[in-house]
Amino acid sequence: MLQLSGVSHAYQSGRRRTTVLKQIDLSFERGTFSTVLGPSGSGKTTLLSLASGLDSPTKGSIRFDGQELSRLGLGRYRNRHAATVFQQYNLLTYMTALQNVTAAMEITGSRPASGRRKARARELLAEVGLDEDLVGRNVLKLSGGQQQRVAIARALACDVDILFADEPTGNLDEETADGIIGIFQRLAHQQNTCVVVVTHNQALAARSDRVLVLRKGRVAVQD
Ligand SMILES: Nc1ncnc2c1ncn2[C@@H]1O[C@H](COP(=O)(O)OP(=O)(O)OP(=O)(O)O)[C@@H](O)[C@H]1O
Repeated sequence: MLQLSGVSHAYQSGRRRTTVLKQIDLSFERGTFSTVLGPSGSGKTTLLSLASGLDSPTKGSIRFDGQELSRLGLGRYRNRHAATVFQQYNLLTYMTALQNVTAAMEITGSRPASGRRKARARELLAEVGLDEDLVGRNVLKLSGGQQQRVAIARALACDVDILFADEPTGNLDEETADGIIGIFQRLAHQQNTCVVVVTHNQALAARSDRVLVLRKGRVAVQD
């Protein structure tokens, strides 16, 4: 479904140009849960930002169902097909947890219909382990781990073909993290979503269908 061919990416800072991804060939299919591991600085977040349509590669092509992302339109790809859980959550800080989730449904036009959206958002927030009495609280007044759960619920609400997540369990206790990994597995195996997670967490990687290891901008291991 998502195909990266000969993808390289370089960042320019002043006169210095650093190539952080080198000739990556990878594909991601529906119904699979992949994890991307690798040392700090190996290019994991960069890979995620290209695959999720936040940035375009300096070289190579990325295709979704055969269509080049740049032709499909990055905004359209992000709205209709791909949702991302960011390392810094990127929540709308003037909104409550519940409003963050319903706003995502409105923006992407996801099911359910508008009358059921609040109820569905509450279900999703409960599923990721956010206490009922916190759903109406402004997200800035939630802890890091609670904000992380809202970010995951928001991505789940978008009802997309591909879910990307960058260190989604980094701020969660073991039990909540375990629940989130279960959600990713169910999304992939029961709802046929493609799930791609960047992590340093070996336990999470061990429960995925495929582990990719990046080293110095190249895919060193594919399992
Ligand atoms: N906007 C940017 N401008 C310049 N260099 C960047 C930029 N973003 C990332 N880099 C550099 O690109 C390299 C890869 O960064 P990236 O964030 O993709 O690594 P990572 O594997 O996700 O690291 P970590 O595990 O620490 O999050 C690093 O050397 C980083 O300093």
